[in-house]
Amino acid sequence: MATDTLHRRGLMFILSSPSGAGKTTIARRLLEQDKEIRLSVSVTTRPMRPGEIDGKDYHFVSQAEFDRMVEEDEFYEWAHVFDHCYGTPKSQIRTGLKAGEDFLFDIDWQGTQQLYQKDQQDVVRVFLLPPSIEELRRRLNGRATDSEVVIQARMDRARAEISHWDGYDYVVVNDNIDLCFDKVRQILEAERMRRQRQTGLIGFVRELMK
Ligand SMILES: Nc1ncnc2c1ncn2[C@@H]1O[C@H](COP(=O)(O)OP(=O)(O)OP(=O)(O)O)[C@@H](O)[C@H]1O
Ligand SMILES: Nc1nc2c(ncn2[C@@H]2O[C@H](COP(=O)(O)O)[C@@H](O)[C@H]2O)c(=O)[nH]1
Repeated sequence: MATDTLHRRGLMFILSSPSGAGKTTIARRLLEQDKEIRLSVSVTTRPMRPGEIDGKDYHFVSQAEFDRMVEEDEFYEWAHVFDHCYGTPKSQIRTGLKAGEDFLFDIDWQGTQQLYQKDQQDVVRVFLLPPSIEELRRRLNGRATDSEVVIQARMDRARAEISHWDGYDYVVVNDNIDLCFDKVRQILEAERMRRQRQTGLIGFVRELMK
């Protein structure tokens, strides 16, 4: 029996979607209700939105600082998204994953691919779809955090983002927020029940088989 199955391995639980489909909303609710999962706080060069907190929602940095971090290989993955740079810093998750902690990633498909290539066994990829393109625009407008130019750029990119839907393990339509949240939570719970995620399972099974 492989020795690594004796230790619980942390999950890398990824939520992706076209911009505005609702992944941040679902992620926040999950983090509130599930104390066993932590957010991987990304680094970004985009300006802070009203209500966002530096260090909690993102680490907001200058382009020069982001470039330095790339140069010094401080990212698990990073990508250009909507004219800005976004990246997952290695520092916070490296130790946590080793210790068996679960991490939530709100990242795009480019980041998802990079994480999956590095660690297929521990990555769970969930993609959220909006119920319609019209509703996606309504949500971006309703959020009222971005200019019309920024919203249009995100809408222009939505179809391209959606085209990556088949690169995910699970796809959930975010129509009703409560139903969508329940489904995402069920996926997380089911993935936690996998053999290699359960601390002490092997010992327990051995006892049963004595
Ligand atoms: N099921 C839903 N029904 C109605 N409104 C929703 C639903 N889910 C999210 N919203 C609203 O849609 C807006 C966009 O949601 P959110 O910011 O979570 O999207 P996002 O996918 O994280 O976008 P981005 O990629 O730009 O960060 C928010 O105002 C949010 O309250
Ligand atoms: N590849 C990565 N993508 C990321 C990361 N952090 C966020 N994102 C994605 O960027 C867009 C835009 O986000 P917004 O907060 O400006 O609306 C969205 O799809 C995020 O999921 C990251 O570290 N790496």
